[in-house]
Amino acid sequence: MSRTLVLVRHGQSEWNLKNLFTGWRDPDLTELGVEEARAAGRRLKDAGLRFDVAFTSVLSRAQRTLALIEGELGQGPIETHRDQALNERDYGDLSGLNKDDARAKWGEDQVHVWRRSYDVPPPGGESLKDTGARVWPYYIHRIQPKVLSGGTVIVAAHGNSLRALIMALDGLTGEEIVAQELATGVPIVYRLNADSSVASKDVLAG
Ligand SMILES: O=C(O)[C@@H](CO)OP(=O)(O)O
Repeated sequence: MSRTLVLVRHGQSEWNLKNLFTGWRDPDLTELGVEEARAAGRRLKDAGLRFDVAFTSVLSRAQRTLALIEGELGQGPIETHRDQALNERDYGDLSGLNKDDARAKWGEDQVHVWRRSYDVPPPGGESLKDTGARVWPYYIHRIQPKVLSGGTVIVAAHGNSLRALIMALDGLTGEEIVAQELATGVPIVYRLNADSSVASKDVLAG
């Protein structure tokens, strides 16, 4: 019984590089992002993982990251489900704005609250709690059953949609999740117990 769940944030995107709020906007990966995704694939292959099923968002940066990982694994095409439930948190009116410009306009503290608090949404967008309210049911109904039936599953998604998932998997509070940052292209390998609790968690850093 594998019961393995791998979470990976997409490689660096053009808008990560430009320091822009991205949310549901759809920039491509940078060259570095492509390399990060390939390196993630190599680490997963070196860890001996072969995947039964993959889940990703409807955004290009996550889908391309998954495709690049698939290329490195060399196991052939993985059955893939794409759903907007796994999209990045919707940044609303902040989408497309430069993060430093936003700090200059609204102040460091306010921007930090919008970026990392649990339940304060940015103007016109989603809080992490709102994001979790779509990510978690999708995990419970679509992803978790594949893991618990003994599968090896990969989820290629986004900083905040994965933070919402990690919050639930690791049993973190709204205060504890504030400090959690996810690096681009670094796979996190969870092994689950039969009762769906977490047996182990390993970060495959370079
Ligand atoms: O802009 C975004 O969509 C996210 C991820 O890049 O940014 P942040 O880390 O500020 O939540």
